[in-house]
Amino acid sequence: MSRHVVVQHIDRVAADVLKGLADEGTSTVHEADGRRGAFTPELRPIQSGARIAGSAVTVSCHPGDNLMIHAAVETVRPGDVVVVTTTSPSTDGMLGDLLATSLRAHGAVGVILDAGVRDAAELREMGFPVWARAISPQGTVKASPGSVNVPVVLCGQVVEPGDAIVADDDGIVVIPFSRAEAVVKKAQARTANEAAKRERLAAGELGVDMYQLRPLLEQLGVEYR
Ligand SMILES: O=C([O-])CC(=O)C(=O)O
Ligand SMILES: [Mg+2]
Repeated sequence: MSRHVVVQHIDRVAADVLKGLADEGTSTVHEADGRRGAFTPELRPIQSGARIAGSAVTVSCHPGDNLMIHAAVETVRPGDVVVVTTTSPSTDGMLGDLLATSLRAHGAVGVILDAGVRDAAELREMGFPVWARAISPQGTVKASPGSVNVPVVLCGQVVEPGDAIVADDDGIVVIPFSRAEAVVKKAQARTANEAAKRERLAAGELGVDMYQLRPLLEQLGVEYR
């Protein structure tokens, strides 16, 4: 068996579940999944205000080589998020507006790139959201093999093909395929609960009272003077 594979068919999270996750956003979804799934924050959005969720199409590339992103395009289905890693650290500009145009033509809603991105202005103008480690004009080649739709590890998380990826201004969260539906329900309940808290805080109620933290402060030996 080859070390390098393109897996053409993956199971995907249902569209209504993905929409629910996108509506809730990364921080709420992460809390709702027991504070799991958050990527370490080295990957930043190149735009402001984008909030997406999609099933992961994963791509493992040789550093400085975007061949496998091209190979991944035909596996993309509408609503997918393309998650790209390199087999050793790289900040080269592996993706720009041309590849984004190609991915979008096949339905990708955004890219998570543990490497560099370029054509940042054009990508923002296109409204195609990207989260990346760096913005860099450094070009890449198309020469080395890699894999599409294999498990990848990036920013402290394992991403299996078809897992739900949520990304927004706060960062990126992965929810395993098997938990996505349950997590969206928990996230929605959390948001409903936050609405009531927000109202009380807006009215001036103190967190130390609302969360009944005064006994804890006392127990911890915090003195009021
Ligand atoms: O073509 C490349 O290698 C990356 C790029 O700039 C683009 O996708 O527009
Ligand atoms: Mg370009």
